[in-house]
This record gives sequence, C-alpha cells and structure tokens, in this order.
Amino acid sequence: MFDHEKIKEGVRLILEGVGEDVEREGLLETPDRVARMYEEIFAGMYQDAAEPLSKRFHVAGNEMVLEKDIVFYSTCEHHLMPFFGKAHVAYIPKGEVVGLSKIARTVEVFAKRPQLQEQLTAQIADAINEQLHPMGVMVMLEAEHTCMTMRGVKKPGSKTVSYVTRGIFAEDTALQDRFFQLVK
Ligand SMILES: Nc1nc2c(ncn2[C@@H]2O[C@H](COP(=O)(O)OP(=O)(O)OP(=O)(O)O)[C@@H](O)[C@H]2O)c(=O)[nH]1
Ligand SMILES: [Zn+2]
Repeated sequence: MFDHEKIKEGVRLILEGVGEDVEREGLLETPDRVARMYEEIFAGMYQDAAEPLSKRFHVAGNEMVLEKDIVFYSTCEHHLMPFFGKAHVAYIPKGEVVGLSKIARTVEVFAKRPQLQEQLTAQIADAINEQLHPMGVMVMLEAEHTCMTMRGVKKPGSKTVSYVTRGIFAEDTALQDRFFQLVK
C-alpha cells in the first residue's frame, strides 16, 4: 500500500529543491496534503480492474453498446502533470453485458495511475475484452495534456486523440466509421 511518510518526505525535498522554506506556515501541512492527494489520484494502483466487470447480465442481441463522453482525469507518468478529457467506450456483446456504470469505473481504475494516454486506452479495451469476451471493443480517448499546455511546448487547446480496436472492430472499418460517427 501507499507509503505516506515516503511521499511526504519526497514533497519536502521538492520544496527544498526549489528553494522554499518548508517551515513557513503556508507550507507546513503541504507534504501531508500532497501525500493524501496522491493517494486519491493514484487510488487505481490498488484497485483490480476486473472487479467492476465481474457482475454480468445476459442479453439476447448483439448490438453495439456505446458509453461516450466519460470525463476522466489522469496523471502523465513522464511529468506527473494532469491530463484530462473524455473517453468513449464501445463493445459488441456476445451474450453478456455489464452495468453501464461499470464501464466508467473501469476507466477510473486505470486513469488513477501514472499513465500514458496510449497505454490507458489499451488497458481499458483489454480489460473489457478479457472480462467480457465480447465480439469486439473500441476505445477512444481525447485529452489535453497539461505537460504540453502549461509547460514545455505550451500549446494550449491542443488535444491528443488515441484509439484502439479489438476483435471485430479491428477488422471491420465500416464498424469503426460507425463508432466515429456516434462519438462526433
Ligand atoms: N506518447 C505519449 N507521450 C506523452 C504522454 N504524456 C506526455 N508525453 C510526452 O512525453 C515526452 C517526454 O519527452 P522528454 O524529451 O523525455 O521530456 P521533456 O524534455 O520534458 O519534453 P518536452 O515536453 O518536449 O519539454 C514529451 O514529448 C511529452 O509530450 C502520453 O500520454 N503519451
Ligand atoms: Zn507529461
């Protein structure tokens, strides 16, 4: 589990590194606050993505289910800066579906870890694929990376779009087009 004291010590060292006085009033509680914050934004480190997807319901048809505009906040593993945006998740069931909220919960588990957008996209798709064994899965993420907008190349408003396909979505470009139409 989280080593709260270690995170606090790290935050103290960063503040000292930037030349701050860690004993001044405004900063006294900061290491503890930041440690608690990390425990929140990295809560997915200790959550099992299979868990929300374990309760399934039987359905007759196999029409596409799309959960779109799922707002997520994640943390870029290169700079520990936030990236945030929307996830669109579609799958074509093969006899089984999950409760709609469980798709968003799956996004949350993986978003709340140090991440790369491409890796986050693939992990969401793979978890659904492995747990639900659907005909196919397609996941698309659109996000703004603060490591690109408030620092570095400073390109505010730029968006990173990533998507992955599994199963019949990988082979059927007409199906991919339908997904792109629906999330537009
Ligand atoms: N592929 C990918 N790259 C990312 C993601 N988040 C941040 N990056 C990039 O990771 C790269 C790290 O590049 P480095 O050259 O090692 O680090 P840097 O000197 O801080 O780079 P700059 O951001 O260009 O200043 C940068 O180009 C970031 O834009 C992500 O989710 N996916
Ligand atoms: Zn970054």
